[in-house]
Amino acid sequence: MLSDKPALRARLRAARDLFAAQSSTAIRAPEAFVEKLMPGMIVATYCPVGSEADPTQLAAAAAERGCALALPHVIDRAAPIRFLAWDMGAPLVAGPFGLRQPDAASPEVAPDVILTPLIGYDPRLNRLGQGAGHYDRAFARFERAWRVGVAWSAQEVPALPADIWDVPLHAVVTEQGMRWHAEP
Ligand SMILES: Nc1nc2c(c(=O)[nH]1)N(C=O)[C@@H](CNc1ccc(C(=O)N[C@@H](CCC(=O)O)C(=O)O)cc1)CN2
Ligand SMILES: Nc1ncnc2c1ncn2[C@@H]1O[C@H](COP(=O)(O)OP(=O)(O)OP(=O)(O)O)[C@@H](O)[C@H]1O
Repeated sequence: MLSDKPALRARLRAARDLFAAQSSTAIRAPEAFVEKLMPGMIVATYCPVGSEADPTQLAAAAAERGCALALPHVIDRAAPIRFLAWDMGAPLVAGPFGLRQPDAASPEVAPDVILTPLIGYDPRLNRLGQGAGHYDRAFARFERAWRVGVAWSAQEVPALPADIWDVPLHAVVTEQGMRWHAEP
């Protein structure tokens, strides 16, 4: 059933594992993505876990454009994530859920662009995440940020059930390029 988020997560995690194991295509930074970046912007990226799509080339393109980078810092399912300043290659420490993240004492920043991991997305750019509401809460807090999902094309489904708190993405970048809707 499409409205069953836990079942959808299980199916899409399996599809993502399979796709990532079979594909050797990297996610490159599309020109339309790079054109939106201005020097001085803060771009939140993430450290991929398991078969998640790797946003490294997008973050590298942002750094090359003069943007500052940040990474999410998570404590547990209940606490909101914070975005902490991070320079590419700077050391990371082990966090919950197998994540690597900046030291908790790194300065907190307000991102202008949020590169977002996801489990599934649909053509309307609804997003299915881990189910902790970490990114939905961050999107509500940083409502002017450009919300860019990063995914494998195998993570697309025809339609996702949207709960009232679900905040759609502005764009999704896959190994096939970028699709995007309204600008922030
Ligand atoms: N790479 C990455 N970083 C991220 C996220 C993410 O999805 N991916 N997050 C997104 O919100 C936040 C961390 N929140 C999380 C919340 C729940 C689980 C979780 O329940 N993980 C499952 C395993 C999932 C799997 O097998 O793929 C678990 O530990 O049981 C993970 C991260 C911030 N950083
Ligand atoms: N703006 C918000 N403020 C407080 N709680 C929120 C907010 N947005 C979502 N939540 C809570 O987060 C929980 C998870 O929501 P959901 O299952 O839609 O997560 P998701 O979108 O799949 O994943 P995520 O955002 O963690 O990547 C829900 O219980 C919801 O109540």
